[in-house]
Amino acid sequence: MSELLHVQGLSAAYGRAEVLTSLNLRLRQGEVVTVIGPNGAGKSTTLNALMGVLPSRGRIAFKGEDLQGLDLEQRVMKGLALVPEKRELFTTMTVEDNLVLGGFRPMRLGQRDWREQIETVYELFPRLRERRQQLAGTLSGGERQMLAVGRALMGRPSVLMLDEPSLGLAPLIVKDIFRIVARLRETGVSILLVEQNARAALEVADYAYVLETGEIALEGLAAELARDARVVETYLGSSRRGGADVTGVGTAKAAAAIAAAAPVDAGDAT
Ligand SMILES: Nc1ncnc2c1ncn2[C@@H]1O[C@H](COP(=O)(O)OP(=O)(O)OP(=O)(O)O)[C@@H](O)[C@H]1O
Repeated sequence: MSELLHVQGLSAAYGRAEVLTSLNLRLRQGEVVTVIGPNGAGKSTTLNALMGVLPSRGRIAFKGEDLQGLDLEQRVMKGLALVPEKRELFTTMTVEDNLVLGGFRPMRLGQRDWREQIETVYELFPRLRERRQQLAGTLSGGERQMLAVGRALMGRPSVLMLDEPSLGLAPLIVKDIFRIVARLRETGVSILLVEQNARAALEVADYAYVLETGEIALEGLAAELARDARVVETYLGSSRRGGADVTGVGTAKAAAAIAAAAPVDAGDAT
């Protein structure tokens, strides 16, 4: 498998407070890689640094080319896409218009191209096709997440970054979302999945990193980490709770993340 993303020594700070310290991470073609960890560990910050919405130090190589120095839009054009935690849909627009906007800038799609791409998204998410004329603001939580992912796919990314796709969704819908992640991988897109729902993330991922206070505390094959005593104790908890982190709700979010998720940028980023 060829290497898509190779991150070395990535550090980022908010003011003088360092939030990411010398993080190393790899994502290969066709893989699902997850970053799990507690609230405030720096998971969203990592994605924002990779997308270029937060300045960072270190090397971010994408298909061998260093992305440092490129802005968000340039990184999107290279083939990165982010589905931000807050989804950030255009709520007063229809499902289809959200998709059109998702494809408009990243790909500079001609009408024929975006039609084709919308068809691809509708094949993945038949629910979105049924609701194509419905306003995004009236969708259910799970449907919104599908639309956010669909919009990101409109740019035909090579790497799709998902920031806590399960957040705020009911358990059954969470299962759907993770099934979708597994199906997306079959379409050839490589996925970097940030999750507090460690159990579900480790089930779907090939490889996993455990991020704690801005540093990689553990890494390994997801199946092996899922059996690691420390991971089990800290992140998987008792089966009764369905995973200690399922209930975790995001805490402070980066102002940068919010800025990145603002509709105008979300259209770019996704
Ligand atoms: N704009 C900001 N200014 C200062 N500190 C920030 C800012 N945004 C985030 N932080 C801090 O940076 C750290 C990492 O935050 P981040 O949102 O990346 O964590 P996370 O792992 O994604 O957490 P969660 O699971 O709660 O979403 C936290 O301590 C957070 O309080």
